[in-house]
Amino acid sequence: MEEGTSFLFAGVNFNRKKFSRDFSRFQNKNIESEKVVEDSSLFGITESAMEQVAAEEEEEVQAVPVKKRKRKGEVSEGVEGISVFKTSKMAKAAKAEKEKPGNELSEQKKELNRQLERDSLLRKKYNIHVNGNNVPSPLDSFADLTSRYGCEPYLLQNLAELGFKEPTPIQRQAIPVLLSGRECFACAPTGSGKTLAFVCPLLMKLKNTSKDGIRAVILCPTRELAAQTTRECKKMAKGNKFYIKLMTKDLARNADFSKIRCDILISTPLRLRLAIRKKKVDLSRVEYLVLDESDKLFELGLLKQIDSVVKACSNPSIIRSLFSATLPDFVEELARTIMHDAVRVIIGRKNTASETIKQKLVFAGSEEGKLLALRQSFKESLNPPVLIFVQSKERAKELYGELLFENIRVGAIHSDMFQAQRENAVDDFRAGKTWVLIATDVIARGMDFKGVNCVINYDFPDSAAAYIHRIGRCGRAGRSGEAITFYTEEDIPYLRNIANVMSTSGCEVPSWIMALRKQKWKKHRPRRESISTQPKDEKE
Ligand SMILES: Nc1ncnc2c1ncn2[C@@H]1O[C@H](COP(=O)(O)OP(=O)(O)OP(=O)(O)O)[C@@H](O)[C@H]1O
Repeated sequence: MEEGTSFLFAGVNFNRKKFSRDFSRFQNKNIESEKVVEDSSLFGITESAMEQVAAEEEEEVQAVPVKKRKRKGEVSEGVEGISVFKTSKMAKAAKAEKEKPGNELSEQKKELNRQLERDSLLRKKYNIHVNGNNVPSPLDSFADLTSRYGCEPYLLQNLAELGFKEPTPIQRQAIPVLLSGRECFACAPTGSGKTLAFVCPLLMKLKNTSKDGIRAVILCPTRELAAQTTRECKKMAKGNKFYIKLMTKDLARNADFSKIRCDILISTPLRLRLAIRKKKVDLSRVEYLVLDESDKLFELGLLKQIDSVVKACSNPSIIRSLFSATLPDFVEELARTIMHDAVRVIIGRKNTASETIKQKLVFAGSEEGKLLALRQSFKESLNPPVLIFVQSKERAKELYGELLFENIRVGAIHSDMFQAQRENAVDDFRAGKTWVLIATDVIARGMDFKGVNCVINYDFPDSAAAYIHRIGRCGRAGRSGEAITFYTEEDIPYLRNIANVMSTSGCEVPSWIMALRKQKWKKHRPRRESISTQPKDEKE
């Protein structure tokens, strides 16, 4: 590939000779997109075009029902009745059968049929939907990791120690996909165990530590999430000497990775790009690249950084995977340009909220009304831990100031704080030292606060995806949770988008809201009056 062009949009980084058959299948389709890359400036398409696509995708996130898409060259192995028997596995079996002499109606074929039926039933039971060729069977239990993939005892022991008795639906399907050496797009609700779904196959495939340098990279959109993923990864690797490193600011700026043992590197895109630019990190041997919260990573602000990481991971047999609770089509389409023969795994419906969360919309009238409603609800029933989301760091500071003297143990986290302060805020909340944490969207994604009972959207979220991730901080791992969203007059045009998410996940929504016109929104962050109970004239 030519210097300077974007990896993400080029779609040419696979070995055309080796995969000539596959390539010819996609060739016609790719002519257009490759042309765009050659003609283009940034990443093959203009930023305004990207914004347009992103806006359209926002629309799609909340569309109900979710469109069923069938991609060219893909065979659905979903669970729609007998269609499962029309898969390519079956076609192959039928062909093999024809070629067999006489009456040897192969046990092999019968067994394959039985296996397909078992797969189909298991997928139906766990609401697993797949697209792709020859999708590996889902896991029946964690014991399958040993019987089918020779999993080492340390890993099963760690699962048991963590109290994980059964794989979650996403783990049932995504783990075998990655263990079979296939690339993967995975979309499953918040709190449904996606982290283990990519960490477990990484550890199994890498087997042991090696001196070959970095062999796996996990990218997360925020530092907090990267730190949390590193901790989870280390917990799972306990008992096997892997070198698992979190890319800190100091490492990104000063470390020479050729002198550091590191098997798995976990980083934000920004920090990894910094290290790549300094030429202190060699990613050419990376075998696994995971993009967690992938739709966030593919947003405009991070795209350039992702692009340079993808480019630096130049191993031609690299396995890439994308995980998120929200996976708009434009992300899949971008990602498809760099992925080969990927399997798509969707749990339940794409882009929906967890069904264990009770969701409520509350009209607060005005900014002052919000503060009164919040105080009232705390007075009536404060059920900590509670997370409150606001739309900006300024508003986080203001609300913190308002609640500080109310006999409530309150903390705040936003991007104006030093890293150590941010970590303390999260740790205090986790440890129960603070009951209420006021946050911006900096912790809306991926953060696993196990016991959060209630999420309050003090400020209306700026997109349906943001709503899904914010409220997904409660109701995790099968627990129940409550989400309350305040709205004012200026949010009403955007209510319908949230209402759709609510109704898809089984919550009741007033009919007048469902009758509102669907709004194509870009980021909805209106200017709001400052948060204060001081009368206006006193402020002046
Ligand atoms: N098999 C399992 N059985 C029980 N609990 C599990 C299992 N796998 C993961 N968990 C727990 O479920 C919780 C949520 O997992 P995780 O953080 O991976 O969710 P997620 O799907 O990545 O969520 P998000 O979309 O918000 O990032 C964690 O506390 C994790 O320890």
